[in-house]
Amino acid sequence: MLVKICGIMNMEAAKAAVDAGADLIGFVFAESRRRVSPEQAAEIIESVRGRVRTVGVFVNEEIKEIKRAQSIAGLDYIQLHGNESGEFIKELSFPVIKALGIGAPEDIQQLASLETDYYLLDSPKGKYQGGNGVAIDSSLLKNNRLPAGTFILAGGLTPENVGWAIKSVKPDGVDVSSGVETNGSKDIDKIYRFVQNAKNISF
Ligand SMILES: O=C(O)c1ccccc1NCC(=O)[C@H](O)[C@H](O)COP(=O)(O)O
Repeated sequence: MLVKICGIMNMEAAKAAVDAGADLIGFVFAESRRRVSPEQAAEIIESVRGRVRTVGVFVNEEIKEIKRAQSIAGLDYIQLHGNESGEFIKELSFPVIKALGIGAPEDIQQLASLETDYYLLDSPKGKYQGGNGVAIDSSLLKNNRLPAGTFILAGGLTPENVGWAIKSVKPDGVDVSSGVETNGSKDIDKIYRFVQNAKNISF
């Protein structure tokens, strides 16, 4: 089970995620209370370099700006969390996680029509495009036709519900931000418990 901890804003949280066994850590470069600059991300990434894959989250950003942030921070994946098209993904020509808020079955079809490395299915509800801590309607997700090994589940996951979510929806990966925070900051204990509970599922 692939585990991504998103909205990393400091070295302590990055190290906790890596030590706990997370596969991916995410940095938000879009409008958000978790926004970091490419320079801040670069410093944090340097402290865990080679131990984890890194993701930059963007919302309807220009390719030039995405490439600039990628080269400063040294990102492994670009997560596109807006209305980016298949052509945009092709033009970007970089490993991509395409995210979409899923509110209806047609949304999954729309997402699946795009060619990408991973599909991140999130809740459509909240103040920002993502990271709102709102759960996705899991009944929409069963028997989806995403290519094997590409489905990352997000939206309102917590250390307590991630095991149930994995058993119920059977994703290839899980992603969390709000659910491993306390009072708006990343919580080391929650990060450890989330990763452990996601990795230790037995079917
Ligand atoms: O996390 C943010 O603040 C954010 C802002 C704008 C676009 C995307 C954002 N996050 C992307 C993620 O991958 C989150 O982890 C995902 O939406 C799940 O968030 P949560 O429901 O808080 O666990």
